[in-house]
Amino acid sequence: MINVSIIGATGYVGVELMRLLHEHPEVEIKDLVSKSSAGQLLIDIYPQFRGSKLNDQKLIALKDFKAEASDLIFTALPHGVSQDIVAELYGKGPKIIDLSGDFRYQDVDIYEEWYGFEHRHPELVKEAVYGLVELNRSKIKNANLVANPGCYVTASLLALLPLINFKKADPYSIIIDAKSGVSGAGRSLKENLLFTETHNSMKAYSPGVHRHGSEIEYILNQYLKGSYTENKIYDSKVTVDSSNLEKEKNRVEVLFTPHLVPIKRGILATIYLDLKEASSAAEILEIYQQAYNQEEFVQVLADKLPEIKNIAGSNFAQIGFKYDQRTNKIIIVSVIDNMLKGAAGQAVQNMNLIFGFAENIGLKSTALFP
Ligand SMILES: NC(=O)C1=CN([C@@H]2O[C@H](COP(=O)(O)OP(=O)(O)OC[C@H]3O[C@@H](n4cnc5c(N)ncnc54)[C@H](OP(=O)(O)O)[C@@H]3O)[C@@H](O)[C@H]2O)C=CC1
Ligand SMILES: CC(=O)N[C@@H](CCC(=O)OP(=O)(O)O)C(=O)O
Repeated sequence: MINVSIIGATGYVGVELMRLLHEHPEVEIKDLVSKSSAGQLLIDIYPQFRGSKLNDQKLIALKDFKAEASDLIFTALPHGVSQDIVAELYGKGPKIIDLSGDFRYQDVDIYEEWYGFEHRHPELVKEAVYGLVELNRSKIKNANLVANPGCYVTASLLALLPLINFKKADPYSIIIDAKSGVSGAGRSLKENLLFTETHNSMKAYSPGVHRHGSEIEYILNQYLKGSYTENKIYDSKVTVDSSNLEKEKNRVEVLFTPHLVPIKRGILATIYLDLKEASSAAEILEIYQQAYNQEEFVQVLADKLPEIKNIAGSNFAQIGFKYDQRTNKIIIVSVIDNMLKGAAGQAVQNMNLIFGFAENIGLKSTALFP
């Protein structure tokens, strides 16, 4: 058994972590740290935990939190806020899995450019291991600080990584059109997230300038530069044709536009990728199957396109595609639950890896359907 604490406990990711962890057979929930609700009973804020192991659990303030008593801390805080709290806790003993964007870039300059403020703990950035399990499993196992990936980023990278090494793919052609449920924006009060503003409507936002576009591009380029070579799952028999790539430039560019859709949870990313020469659906399917046939949480659909209703409430990602012979493009569709594979589920998968538990413990639920 390990002792696990959550900081930022009453946010959407915090409550999803509690839901997964209070049933996890290897976990004892130690402290739930909250800025807004310290001193209150958890069940007064989230009555769904009535009658559970957390029935009598009180939320506590950060000043009363003894980090040393935990083996692992999840920080589920807004970016910018998280980095200072992680810096305060790092080195006190527990491993840390940070759900924010603060430690996802090894290059502080890129973080500062996209997040618009200074990183106050650049020394810690070097300690952080990017927490996309399917990409970085061996490094995560020994990490003291894991940077859990962004939700749109997880859906996009799982779809793109197997194809990015495909010598027929044009890495400058990637267009990602992604849709997210409203829980992706968190629980804080914002006028544009009110029911009346979001229900029965859809909108695009931040086209080309959303920070997750930069995270997708950054990780794909890091991958092509060899940062993740210890993990072979994406190195299929095809290899990148580096002769066509400009050395000084990023090898991959993506155009990313997110959309807000009137559902509570789930992300669907539709991704367009040009090919430089003709391929076939069978060749592309083989690449995906090679990448994911050992992966429990990534399911490749051979002859269907995935839908959010089939993964919402679960830690599964589903990927389908169509090879369009006429235009020589691949259209890939990738779905995840933003709160699970996109956040809390992935974080628990990381925890399982670090502590040597089976990767799927606490994560076996199928989708909530209907
Ligand atoms: N929602 C999603 O689908 C995903 C979210 N993430 C990331 O995970 C982190 C948590 O997200 P989410 O739970 O959705 O966000 P919420 O806004 O729902 O929760 C964040 C929580 O952080 C705590 N907090 C502590 N200090 C502050 C502060 N100064 N300002 C605001 N909140 C503070 C609050 O909880 P308390 O008062 O209890 O301390 C708050 O509820 C974020 O970095 C987010 O970007 C990543 C992937 C997906
Ligand atoms: C629908 C919605 O608003 N989604 C959020 C997702 C951001 C998020 O969760 O941010 P990190 O994963 O980088 O921490 C947004 O677009 O800002």
